[in-house]
Amino acid sequence: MQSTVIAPSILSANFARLGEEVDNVLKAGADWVHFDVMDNHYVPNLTIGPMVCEALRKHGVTAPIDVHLMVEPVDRIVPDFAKAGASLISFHPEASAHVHRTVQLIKSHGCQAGLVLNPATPIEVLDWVLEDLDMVLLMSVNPGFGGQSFIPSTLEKLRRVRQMIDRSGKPIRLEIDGGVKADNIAEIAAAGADTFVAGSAIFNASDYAEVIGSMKAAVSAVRG
Ligand SMILES: O=C(CO)[C@H](O)[C@H](O)COP(=O)(O)O
Ligand SMILES: [Co+2]
Repeated sequence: MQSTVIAPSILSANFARLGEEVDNVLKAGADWVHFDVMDNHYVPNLTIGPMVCEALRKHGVTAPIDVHLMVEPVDRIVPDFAKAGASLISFHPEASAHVHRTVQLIKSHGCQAGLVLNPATPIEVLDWVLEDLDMVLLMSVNPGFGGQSFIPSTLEKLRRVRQMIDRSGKPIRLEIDGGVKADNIAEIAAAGADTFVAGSAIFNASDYAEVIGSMKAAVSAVRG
């Protein structure tokens, strides 16, 4: 079983104090940094790129940086993120002409590779590529914005992808992203997630350690 990971999405951080915000969530118990890259083309929003990832590394961040690319086309930005210090790079199959090739491209640059499924993307997209992946990311909101509500049908999707991963026998993480809160994380963990992105629930809280602590407690009551 994969260890539990809490990955705050810096989309909801105060960008004017980004280094300090990242230090504070890591000190508060976060495991990874979730880094949302939006291009105003694949999704209707525009955020941050490799220079900001590199700046976080130069600032002293050593935790894994989990880059979620909402960018089309995806391939040409992969080497830049690897060079900037990304640990994992995940992308949406709709944004790649050749999904298997993009997975190999990410790995050839020394990063772990993840595939991201939107709420309406069928899980069959995993059929011929699952065993090449380090992580499957299920979106529980439509990508583009933080602060949206968790889409309940994602729970059944999590259960089905959990079965696919277990059947593969490979150490593939199952990440969930969108609308994750302290009061729904237990049912999300019970459905099979091991890696939890939370943006607004963490960065909008006054005490990061308290919310991350309650998320971890709720997950460990389910996963042990
Ligand atoms: O990828 C994303 C949006 O496209 C974000 O990671 C996600 O929305 C996190 O924010 P919140 O926890 O507030 O829903
Ligand atoms: Co994300």
